[in-house]
Amino acid sequence: MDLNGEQPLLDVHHLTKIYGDFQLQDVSFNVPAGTIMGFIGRNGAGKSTTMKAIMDLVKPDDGRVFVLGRPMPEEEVAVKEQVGYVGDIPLLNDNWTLDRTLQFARQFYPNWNEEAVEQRLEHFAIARHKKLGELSKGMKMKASLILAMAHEPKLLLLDEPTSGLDPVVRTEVLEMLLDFVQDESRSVLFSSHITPDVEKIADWVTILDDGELIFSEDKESLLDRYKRIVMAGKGSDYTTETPLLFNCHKTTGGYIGYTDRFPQFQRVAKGNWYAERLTLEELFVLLTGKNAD
Ligand SMILES: Nc1ncnc2c1ncn2[C@@H]1O[C@H](COP(=O)(O)OP(=O)(O)OP(=O)(O)O)[C@@H](O)[C@H]1O
Repeated sequence: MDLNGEQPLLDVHHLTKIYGDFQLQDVSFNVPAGTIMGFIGRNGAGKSTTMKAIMDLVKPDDGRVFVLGRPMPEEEVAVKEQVGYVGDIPLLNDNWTLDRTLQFARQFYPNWNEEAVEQRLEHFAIARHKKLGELSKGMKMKASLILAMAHEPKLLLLDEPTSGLDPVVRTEVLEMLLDFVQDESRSVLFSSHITPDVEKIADWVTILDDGELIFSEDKESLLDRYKRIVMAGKGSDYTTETPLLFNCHKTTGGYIGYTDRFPQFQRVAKGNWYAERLTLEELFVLLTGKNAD
């Protein structure tokens, strides 16, 4: 990834973790400042393991993680002041009120912004006196995000923040993330198997499949590069062997194929054809042969 000399907020180098048959294999990617990175993969692809390894909640077998250039876990205290994490396993106590949870958390963070907490709670009409166990799933996720943002972190690491939420709450959560990166010194890495959510708000996309990194790339350049090519006419110049195309198949009127080098294809293509933009979901299925969920 070309960062124009700027330091990434998160730098994951050759991360490896082995659990029996599962291997997170040599995963490397960066999250630049001011971006939302969508982290896609099917259930069991290794997204949570990657995030936990970043937070040092699981010990990697190999690899290094740097947050704002600081190595983990050596500089864990300084790093965790800059990171807000919402994991897949709830770390909060359902018997505590939100108020007690906030009071408890604030003592660990010198940068705690009580005014921002108040504003966000008011905006989402979340009552401090409620026990966390009494909040709906959507309210609880919003409360978790408010908690994760309260110490003004530079980086949010969110494991499936929109999973299981209704469309209105999902949109509210996505808007919270967009709002967070209005300050371009901040970034978000969020995992999801809901590819439309990633397509909606992410600037960068990292795809993991069975523990292996497929790519980590700017979303728009990715969707400009990969296209579905529809070639019409019986006298088409194309065959299933046409260079620059893959997964070609015959249709009643010609051929359909895919290219990962659309600009080059455009330069050499002849005959009667047109290109279609893929959705992120279609691209994911094309590259992994599977649905995200
Ligand atoms: N503590 C553990 N002990 C043994 N195996 C584990 C452990 N944690 C995860 N795994 C295995 O590692 C693999 C990757 O799991 P992980 O939770 O990282 O995937 P994921 O992409 O986050 O999936 P999901 O979308 O279901 O959360 C799975 O095969 C899982 O069973």
